[in-house]
Amino acid sequence: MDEGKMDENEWRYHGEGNKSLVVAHAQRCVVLRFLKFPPNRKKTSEEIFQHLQNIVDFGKNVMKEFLGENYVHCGEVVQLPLDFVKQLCLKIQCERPESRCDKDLDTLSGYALCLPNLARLQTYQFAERRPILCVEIKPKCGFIPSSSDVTHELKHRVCRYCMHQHLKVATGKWKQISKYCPLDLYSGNKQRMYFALKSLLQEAQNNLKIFKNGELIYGCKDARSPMADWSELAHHLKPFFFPSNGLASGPHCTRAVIRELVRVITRVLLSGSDKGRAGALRSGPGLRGPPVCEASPFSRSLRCQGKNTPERSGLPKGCLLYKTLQVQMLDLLDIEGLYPLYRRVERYLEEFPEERKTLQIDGPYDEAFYQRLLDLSTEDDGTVAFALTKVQQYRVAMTAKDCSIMIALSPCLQDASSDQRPVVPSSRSRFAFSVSVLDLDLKPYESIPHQYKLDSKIVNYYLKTVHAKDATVMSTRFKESEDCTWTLKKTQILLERSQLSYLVTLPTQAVCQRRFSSSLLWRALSC
Ligand SMILES: O=P(O)(O)O[C@@H]1[C@@H](OP(=O)(O)O)[C@H](OP(=O)(O)O)[C@H](O)[C@H](OP(=O)(O)O)[C@H]1OP(=O)(O)O
Ligand SMILES: Nc1ncnc2c1ncn2[C@@H]1O[C@H](COP(=O)(O)OP(=O)(O)OP(=O)(O)O)[C@@H](O)[C@H]1O
Repeated sequence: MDEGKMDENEWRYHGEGNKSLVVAHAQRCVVLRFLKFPPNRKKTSEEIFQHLQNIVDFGKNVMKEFLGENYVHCGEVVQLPLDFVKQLCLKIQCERPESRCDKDLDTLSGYALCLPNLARLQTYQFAERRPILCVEIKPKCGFIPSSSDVTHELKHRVCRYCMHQHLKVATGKWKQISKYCPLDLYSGNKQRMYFALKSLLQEAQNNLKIFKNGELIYGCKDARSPMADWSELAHHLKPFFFPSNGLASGPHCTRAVIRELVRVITRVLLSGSDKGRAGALRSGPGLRGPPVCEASPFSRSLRCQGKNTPERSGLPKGCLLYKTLQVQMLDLLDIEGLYPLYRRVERYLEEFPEERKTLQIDGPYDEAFYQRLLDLSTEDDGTVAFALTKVQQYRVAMTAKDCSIMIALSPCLQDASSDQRPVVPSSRSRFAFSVSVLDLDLKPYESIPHQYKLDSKIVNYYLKTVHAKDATVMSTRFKESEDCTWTLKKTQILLERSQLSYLVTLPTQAVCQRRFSSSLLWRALSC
């Protein structure tokens, strides 16, 4: 990229999150990622450069090691003409979702990250001529904590995502509770994964986006976004999945296309042999939480059918979901166990502020930083060193809990070889694909107190509303069962007295069946 000759008209708005904004080049497969800040937050150019350089170093020295070379794209820091950045900022302003405008793009430093456009495969140089479909998933935390520091027993049964949904809907962030549960996606069980992906398609929130030839065609920006339209999505996807046949339109076609998409994405998510050192992080079996979240509608429906809970994760070890989960599990103590250790580091820093650099709180994120993350011991010897290791592991785990996975699919021509890219078949076509991770910015040390407060807010809200409601339902059922016992006894007495009263009390069978098996009832009725 020639930073000297930048023209804002060659770039268009691509997307943004809470901390950065991305613009894509119209022809070349590159994006520029700018940092965003609240309007009154002034950072020096040097600080911004260092922040971006830290992102690159963390990607190179830590995330590439854990997740594997092919999945992580670190990019490079570039310095751009300030005039270009200002014009670009003006040009894209109208395309930004209102809910993201509480922060401004940094136009003062001139620094940004230049990265491959992951929505258009990895051909860094020029846009592919073949059409490209890209699915971005933000899977969030895929395990339930088993740490003994957890104070609410509920946290051992319901995952954070499912609990957080209720708070998000209550605060108006999203309109309705999603049926998606990260534990289903990370299960490695195809049925559960299909369910998770379909749930994401029904209620995308900020967990799913679909791009066609680099343009966003599916996904919602905020609670005000219109309802997801599957038939419109199917219309976009049909040429990819049913290229040469005249599959009729209508609900049948929509379902067929969505099914194909879900199947292909599942296969891609389960594929992969890329080397990475996440295996070094595998925690002992005693440290793993339950395989299902009680709030997931999938596991609930299994329970209702009287089926056992599904088996533990069958994710293949080479796949990106597996590696991401291993990194997430660096959070061994849960925020409740971590917070006192954070306080220990804080007290030390209050006494010796100059030590912040030696402790590598703000970098450099180098090989030494990476090596210390591999110490998975949980025996607290009371030292600052132990506390620091756990704090840094927690930050890395939180980063993996908030990253996104990009899957790019490009149809293969009939007989053509896939120029060495892996290929995934669908029922009527084949796709060359690539999988990458994005948003691997290390979470700041300063966010730990916020995490601590948020965790308790999420759990308390869930306990107060959903759990309390469930408890009411349970106690109503208990009362019903007591009533039922009483009614059953009454039925027996009546039956003993007269054949006629049998007819009178027969409707109570419906009530009784909730709690008593029909054979028990039959015995009662026939005695
Ligand atoms: O805390 P969470 O789980 O709500 O995650 C935040 C995300 O919300 P989500 O739940 O995905 O809708 C949040 O996403 P949105 O801005 O809501 O799209 C950010 O990713 C935030 O990270 P950061 O503070 O920008 O580094 C995320 O904060 P971190 O907790 O990862 O720091
Ligand atoms: N290299 C890339 N190629 C293509 N699209 C990208 C790339 N990097 C980011 N994006 C797009 O830009 C969006 C915002 O980027 P990103 O997730 O990094 O922002 P963020 O502010 O750091 O996120 P968060 O809200 O999680 O903190 C992504 O959701 C994705 O759609």
